[in-house]
Amino acid sequence: MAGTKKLLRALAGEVMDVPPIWMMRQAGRYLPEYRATRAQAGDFLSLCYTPDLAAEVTLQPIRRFGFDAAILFADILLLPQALGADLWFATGEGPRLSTVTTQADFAALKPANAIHDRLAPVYETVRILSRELPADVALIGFAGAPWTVATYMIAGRGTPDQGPAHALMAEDLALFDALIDRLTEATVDYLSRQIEAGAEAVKLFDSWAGSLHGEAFDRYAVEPCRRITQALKARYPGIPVIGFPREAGERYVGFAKATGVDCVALDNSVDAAWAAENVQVDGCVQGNLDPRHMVTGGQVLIDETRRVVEAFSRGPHIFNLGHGITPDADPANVQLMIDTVRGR
Ligand SMILES: Cc1c2[nH]c(c1CCC(=O)O)Cc1[nH]c(c(CCC(=O)O)c1C)Cc1[nH]c(c(CCC(=O)O)c1C)Cc1[nH]c(c(C)c1CCC(=O)O)C2
Repeated sequence: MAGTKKLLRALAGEVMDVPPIWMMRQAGRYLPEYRATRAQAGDFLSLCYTPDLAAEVTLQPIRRFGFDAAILFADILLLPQALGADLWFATGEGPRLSTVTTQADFAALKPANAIHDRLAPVYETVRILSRELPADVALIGFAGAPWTVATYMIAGRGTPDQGPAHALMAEDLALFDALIDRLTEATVDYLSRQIEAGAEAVKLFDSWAGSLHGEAFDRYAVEPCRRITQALKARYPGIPVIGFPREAGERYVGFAKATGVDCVALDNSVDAAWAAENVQVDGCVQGNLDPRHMVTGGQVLIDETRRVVEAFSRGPHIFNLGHGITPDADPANVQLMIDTVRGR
């Protein structure tokens, strides 16, 4: 059923001599062709909502590097916008949103099933990609995990420690839980439409899972991911799900079993040899080269790439960075990483 696409074979548990490879934020500002298309779109959100241009930037890194997978070009914050939050990107400062901190703010949000008009251009991007991608390249859809998306909705911006979200959890647990439930439900609907439009695997980005500890990790990182995975697999049997509880540390252990995801994406703070022994035992893992090597390059990049490939070589593995590539990266270093993984 996984066919011949390497990414889908790895997600189905196959061990390969050369792992499939793609890169988080592979369509991004480090590429001159991305910057040109973004300028054509005018701004980041217009790029996300213009299907032809969003498909174009998704395809750019495939053409340039021949990655084994493409990830839909969109953003995790489009979902809160579709639920009714205001969203804008302050140049050089990252995202800004209207906040959800009171019952009245929550009551103003739309129901989960009312998101699709706003998100229709995203589904159209997926349809274009599923027609235009080379036959051996898999298409990954994605969404933010409920906790991570909630941290942005509560604070109205990115925060170093997710303080406002932790504060709301402490002050009004019913409201916090209602927001997580709404996001969980909306994420199932959003990813379902991506799958129907042609996404062949989906990834849940829980970028701020690392600030959840103890029971809170179970309740807000594990449980929403488990619910979303279970609902998707009930609707689309066999759809592979990648979970990315970034900076989960020791909580990566058992995450796949507890949630039902097919693959756990590892950030670069965990040692690959440790993760092979403790996480890959349960199935496919993705990761986890430090993105800074895409800036610094050289023999260290080659050595570290080989170390990651070797550490995960005895189980199913998708080669990737431990987090997104940064705008100051050198595309030549990306090529060097790919050549090293593919043994050239
Ligand atoms: C937290 C988060 C966001 N967005 C995302 C996350 C989770 C992953 C992570 O931890 O990085 C996920 C995301 N964002 C983007 C994608 C597209 C697919 C990909 O190439 O990986 C994906 C999967 C495009 C983007 N999303 C954004 C850009 C840069 C926008 C630009 O072109 O100016 C891209 C290519 C903007 C964005 N979007 C977000 C932030 C905080 C920012 C600003 C930071 C920055 O500028 O890099 C929210």
